[in-house]
Amino acid sequence: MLPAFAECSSELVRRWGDSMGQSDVQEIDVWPEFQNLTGDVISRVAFGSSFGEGRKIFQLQSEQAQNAVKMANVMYIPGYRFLPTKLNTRMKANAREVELLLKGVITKRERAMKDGHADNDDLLGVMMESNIEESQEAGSSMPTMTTDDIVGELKLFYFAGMETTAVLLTWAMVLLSMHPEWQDRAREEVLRVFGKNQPDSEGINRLKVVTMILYEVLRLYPPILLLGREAYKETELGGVTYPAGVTFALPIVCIHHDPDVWGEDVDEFKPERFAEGIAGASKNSPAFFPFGRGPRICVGQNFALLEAKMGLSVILQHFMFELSPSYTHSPCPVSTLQPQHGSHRLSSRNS
Ligand code: HEM
Repeated sequence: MLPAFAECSSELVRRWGDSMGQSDVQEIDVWPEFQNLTGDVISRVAFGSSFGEGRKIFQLQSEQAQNAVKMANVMYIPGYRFLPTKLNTRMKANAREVELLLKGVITKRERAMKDGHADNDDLLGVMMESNIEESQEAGSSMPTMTTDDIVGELKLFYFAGMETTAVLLTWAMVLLSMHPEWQDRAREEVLRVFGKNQPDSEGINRLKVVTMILYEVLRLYPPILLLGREAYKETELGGVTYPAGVTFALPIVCIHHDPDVWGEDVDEFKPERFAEGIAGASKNSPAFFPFGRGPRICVGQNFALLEAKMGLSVILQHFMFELSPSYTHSPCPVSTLQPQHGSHRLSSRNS
């Protein structure tokens, strides 16, 4: 995983450096940049050597997510999604192409596994190998997961893992631009731990200031704003009995901004809250749950934090940044909490 994070992050800063040319300062909208970064990372981790096909799938999935948002914004008319509108037709064609591409990658991998020359050091390989092992253990000739199940899992990883981590990095850059004293502290730490060398896992685990900053970013701008839970049996909660089937909304963003839990300075960016870790940050530790909670907690949380720490460290090593005059602060709940008008940064080299 770490080599994929390192390679994609280095590629990003190289591109930013190249596009700066001889100028001292350059304006970049980091929001699409981070979407590309996290999409590339997932493509590499999920598909390893089939990275090229993975990237194409990611582009289609990304367009599909944007189309789903457009669809959600259309006034609800029963049966509308079955009409041959331009959007519906495009979405259906995209879904078909994603399925075909994914099935193509899976078939190719199956063939390579049979021939004994598959490189299974990626998510697809791990899933396919454990699938074969499980069905062998169960003494079945049928695989536990069908090809459609594997396609579904791979699609879920794109949706769940790409945009969430991209918004985390985007809001981190916004807040570090608004609070240059924390940008300096983070850079100081990164340079102390890694110098200008490529970050390694041992060093990443020692980053305390960067971790505090990322937690505070996740508190103030949780990528997922709301979770739903359905009672599968009659449930008593706070003295009220709810019948089975009731859906509870867990508003992460409201609990992360509750002054009773965090104090009167709840809306201020204060990474020092997390100096003693998550448990000591609020009066009530379950109050911080950007990755959800319980048996369905995000399976990618360590992946996301490692990726964000790597990305941020490499950027801090190479650039200083501030908000561009063209930046408008407008967090907007789409599928995740996104910057409505992009996130324009002025970057200069950290020589
Ligand atoms: C900052 C980044 C991320 C945030 C804030 C985030 C947040 C969440 C949240 C809130 C949930 C629902 C948990 C619940 O219902 O209790 C979730 C589920 C999930 N996440 Fe993440 N996530 C992030 C990154 C990732 C990444 C990088 C991956 C994959 C590589 C990933 C894969 C998943 C999957 C597969 C689920 C569904 C788990 C299940 O239903 O059992 N997430 N995530």
